[in-house]
Amino acid sequence: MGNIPTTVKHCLSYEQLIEDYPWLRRWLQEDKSLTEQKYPKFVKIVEVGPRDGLQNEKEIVPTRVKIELIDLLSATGLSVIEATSFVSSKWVPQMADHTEVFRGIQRAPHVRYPVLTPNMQGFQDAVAAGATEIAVFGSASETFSRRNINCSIDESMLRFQEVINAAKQRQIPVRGYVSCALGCPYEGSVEPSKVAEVAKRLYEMGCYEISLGDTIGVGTPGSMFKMLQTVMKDVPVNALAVHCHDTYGQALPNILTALQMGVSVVDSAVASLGGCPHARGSTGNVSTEDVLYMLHGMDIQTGVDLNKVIEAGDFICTALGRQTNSRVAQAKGRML
Ligand SMILES: CC(C)(COP(=O)([O-])OP(=O)([O-])OC[C@H]1O[C@@H](n2cnc3c(N)ncnc32)[C@H](O)[C@@H]1OP(=O)([O-])[O-])[C@@H](O)C(=O)NCCC(=O)NCCSC(=O)C[C@@](C)(O)CC(=O)[O-]
Repeated sequence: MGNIPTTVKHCLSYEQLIEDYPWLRRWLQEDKSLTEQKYPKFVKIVEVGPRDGLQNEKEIVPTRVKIELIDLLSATGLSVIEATSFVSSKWVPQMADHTEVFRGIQRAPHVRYPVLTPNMQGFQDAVAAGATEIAVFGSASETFSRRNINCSIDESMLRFQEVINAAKQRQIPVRGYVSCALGCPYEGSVEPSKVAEVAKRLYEMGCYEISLGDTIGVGTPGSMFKMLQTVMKDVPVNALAVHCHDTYGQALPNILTALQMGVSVVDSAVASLGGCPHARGSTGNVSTEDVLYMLHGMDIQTGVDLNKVIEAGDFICTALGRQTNSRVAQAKGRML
C-alpha cells in the first residue's frame, strides 16, 4: 500500500480508502489482476504419504492399514497417490509388502498410482504387480546418491535410462525425482546448477515431470527462488513439481514461492507423515491438509476435499498411535 502510513491503513476500510484516495483504485485493481496472474488457477497435488510418509516408520505398518489409507485417499478427489516403492527390503523394510499393497488397493478410475522403481528389478516387479506409472529417484548430491541407492549420480542415470526405455516400450509414464535440491544431509548446500543438471538429464531421458525434493527441509523462499530460477532455464516450468519437507517450518512459504514462479504441481503427505532416514531430526513432507487449506484460501482449485483428507489423516494417525502433524487438522480438531 505504497506510502500510506500503517496507522491510516488500519483505520480505513477498502471502500473508504478508494473514496478518499481515488488514485489508489487503479493501483489496487492492478494489484488484484497481478495476483490473479501470478498464481496457477489449478494445482495438482501428488500425495506421497503412503510411500514417502510411511517408508521411515520404525514399526512395520500392517499391509491392510496401508491399503485402507490409500483407499481412503482415493475417495478425496486426489488424482495422484504414490502407493509404494519396489526397492530392496534390506534397504527399506517398510516397503517389503509393495506387491501386496499394490494388488490390494481399490484403484479408482480417476486416480493414478505411481510407484518408485530404482532399477530394472524394481521395474519388473512393479509391472508384475500391475503398476501403470513409475518414478525413478536421483539426487543432486553424490554422497546422498551413494547412501540412498548405492551408486554414483552417473551410474544412477545409466540405470534410470534402462528403466525409462523399458517403460517407454510399455507406454508407462515415468516421473523423476531430484533429491537434495535445497541441501544435503552429508554435503550441506547444493549448487542450483547441479540440481539443474540432474533435472535436465532426467527430463531429456523421458521423465514427464521432475519433482525437486527439499529432502531434509532446509530450504527457504530465497534458496527455492534461486534453485528454481536456475532449473527453469533447462526444464520447462510446466514439467516441474516441488517436494518440500517441513523441518524448519519453511515448506509453505517455499511452495508459495514456487507457485509464484509458475510451478503448479506440489507433492505433500497426509498428516505430514515421514522423515528422512539420512538426516536425524528431519520431519515429514508438508502436510496435504495444510497445502490444501492455503491453496483453497487463495481460490486455487485442487479438486481435493480437505475434510476427507483430514479423515484419512485421522485414520492413519490412529493406526500409528500418534497425533497428526498437520497444523490445519490440529486446528480443526480443536474447534470441534
Ligand atoms: C537401489 C538398491 C536396490 C540398490 O541396492 P544394491 O544393494 O546396490 O543392489 P544390487 O543390485 O547390488 O543387489 C543386491 C541385492 O538387492 C536386491 N535388489 C536389487 N534391486 C532390488 C529391488 N528393486 N527390489 C528388491 N530387491 C532388489 C538384489 O536382488 C540383490 O539381492 P540378493 O542377491 O543379495 O538377495 C537399494 O539401494 C535400494 O533399494 N535403495 C532404496 C532406497 C530408498 O528407497 N530410499 C527412499 C526413497 S528416495 C526418497 O525418499 C526421496 C524422495 C523421492 O522422497 C524425494 C526427496 O524427499 O528428496
